Amino acid sequence: MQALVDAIREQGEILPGGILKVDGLVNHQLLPHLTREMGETFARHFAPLNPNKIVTIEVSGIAPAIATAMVLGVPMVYARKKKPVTMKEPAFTAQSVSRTKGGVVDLYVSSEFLGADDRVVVIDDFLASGGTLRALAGMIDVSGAQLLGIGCVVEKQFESGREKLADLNVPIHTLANIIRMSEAAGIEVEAGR
Ligand SMILES: O=P(O)(O)OC[C@H]1O[C@H](OP(=O)(O)OP(=O)(O)O)[C@H](O)[C@@H]1O
Ligand SMILES: O=c1[nH]c(=O)c2nc[nH]c2[nH]1
Repeated sequence: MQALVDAIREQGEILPGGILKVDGLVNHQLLPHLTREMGETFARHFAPLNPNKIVTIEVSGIAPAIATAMVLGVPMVYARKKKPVTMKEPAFTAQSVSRTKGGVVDLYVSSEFLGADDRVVVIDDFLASGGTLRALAGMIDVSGAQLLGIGCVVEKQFESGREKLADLNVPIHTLANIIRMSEAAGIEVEAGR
C-alpha cells in the first residue's frame, strides 16, 4: 500500500529496542483516509476466503479491523486485555507479551462471540515476532472456529514473525514491510507482501 509506505517514510521513527514509532497514523492518531484504504485493501485480499468474522486485539488492531469488517459487512470481535464483568463465560484466554508496554498481557474472547460456526480472518497492526498472533490463533483454535488468514498493517520482516507462523498454514498479508531499520541506515520500507 503505497500511501502507507510513504507515510512511514515521512513519519516513522526508530526507538530503542527495535521499536518503530508510527503513532501519527497507527498507534495513537489515526488518519481516516489511510485507515479506510487499509480496510479496503484487506477486504479485497480476503473476500475470496468468505470470512464471516474479523478478529483482532485491543487496542491498535481495532481501527484496521473495523475498517475491513465494514467493507466485508461482517462483525468484528476484539480480544480484550482485561476481563470485564459483562463478559459471558466461558471465555477463551491466552497470554502474550506487550511489545510497547512491556510485560505479559492476558487476552480474553468470550465464547458468546467466537465458536465453531466462525470463519475468521485476523487483522492486527503489527506482525513482529508473531507471539501475539500465535496466542490469538491458539484461542481461535480452542474455540473451534476456523482461521482463514492473517492481515497486518506493518510487518517487521527482520523479526521473522511470518516464518514463525508458517505452521498455521494460512495466508499472511501485510500492507507495508520494514526490511530493516537502524539509526545509521534509517527505515528501509517497501510495499507489503
Ligand atoms: O508480533 P509481536 O512481537 O507479538 O508484536 C505485535 C504485537 O505487538 C503490539 O501489541 P502491543 O501490546 O505492544 O500494543 P497495542 O496495545 O498498541 O495494540 C501490536 O499491537 C501487536 O499485537
Ligand atoms: O508501535 C509498535 N512498534 C513496533 O515496532 C512494534 N513491534 C511490535 N509491536 C509494535 N508496535
